[in-house]
Amino acid sequence: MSAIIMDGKALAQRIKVDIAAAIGKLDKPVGLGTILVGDDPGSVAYVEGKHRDCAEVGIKSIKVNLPASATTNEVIASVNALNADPSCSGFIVQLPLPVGVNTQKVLSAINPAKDADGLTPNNLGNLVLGFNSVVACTPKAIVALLAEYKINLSGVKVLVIGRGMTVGRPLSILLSQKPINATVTLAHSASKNLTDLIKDADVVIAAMGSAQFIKPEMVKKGSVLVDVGITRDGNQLVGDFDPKVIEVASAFAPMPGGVGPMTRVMLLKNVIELARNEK
Ligand SMILES: NC(=O)C1=CN([C@@H]2O[C@H](COP(=O)(O)OP(=O)(O)OC[C@H]3O[C@@H](n4cnc5c(N)ncnc54)[C@H](OP(=O)(O)O)[C@@H]3O)[C@@H](O)[C@H]2O)C=CC1
Ligand SMILES: Nc1nc(=O)c2c([nH]1)NC[C@@H]1CN(c3ccc(C(=O)N[C@@H](CCC(=O)O)C(=O)O)cc3)C=[N+]21
Repeated sequence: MSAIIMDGKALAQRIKVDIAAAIGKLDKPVGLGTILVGDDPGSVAYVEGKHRDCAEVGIKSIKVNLPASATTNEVIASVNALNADPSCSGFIVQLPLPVGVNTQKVLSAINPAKDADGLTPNNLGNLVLGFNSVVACTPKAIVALLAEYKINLSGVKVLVIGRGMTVGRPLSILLSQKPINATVTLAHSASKNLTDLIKDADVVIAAMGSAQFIKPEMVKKGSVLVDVGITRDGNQLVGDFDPKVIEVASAFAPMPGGVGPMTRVMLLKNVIELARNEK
């Protein structure tokens, strides 16, 4: 067996064409802000990618870069400036923040109506309650990619590995809700029987950042696998799955080329949604 490759790069490119058209029809400009603290090469690259995407579809982008030595109050001051900036429809604070900065205080300072990442307590609370809210980009990207490939999740055993704030935790909530209706297991580094959980799952979504942790012999034949985790090895990006899993799986979203490009377009979608909702 050789798995169908879920091509997030191609799908993201198609969605971008629709996004550019939607922006052309809006009666107001759309602006996305980014706040980057420090100069971690991975974070710098992601933020630059977001600004390139904006330029491609006609979204104005606002770049705020702070040194790694910035204090919590200095980061919050930048958050407040974007909260007050009428040209900024929505913005993100690139995570993780340097260790000295209080992530809870920073995320809580973001105006929920400008929360392009869906990571404020207000929007995550709405997600838990099943109320309408801005959904975090990576969970939204994973759901959209699986839907494109008509992967049925209803009543299906889905294992999410990793309970991080940007991926695993919000994803587990989203998948368990109507209309998706998956039977979700959320695993993490304290999970005792992870190998058994992987073997038993119909769908495995790995967001650990543990290079090639999941080998072909660990997964169920015919399962659907989504690689989200990223480990940097020099210039190379390595996912959480050994790429040879394609010999066992029925469908595989690779990293790179799967969820990442979709995450970027979901951010663009979120910021348009925020611009549309502006009063
Ligand atoms: N492709 C994309 O678009 C995106 C990719 N990412 C990548 O996804 C990964 C997750 O991101 P994020 O949630 O922010 O990261 P975090 O570091 O917050 O979370 C990682 C999670 O994985 C768990 N974990 C780590 N190693 C193991 C292991 N060996 N066995 C079981 N669980 C393990 C951790 O467990 P514990 O909680 O117990 O420590 C934690 O819950 C990262 O590699 C990140 O780079 C993130 C966003 C977008
Ligand atoms: N507030 C916040 N929101 C985020 O959404 C957020 C964040 N912080 N911090 C870091 C993670 C990581 N993340 C990625 C986005 C795109 C790719 C992506 O485009 N990946 C390409 C490869 C890119 C390359 O080659 O470098 C791919 O998988 O094909 C990857 C990872 C968003 N994150």
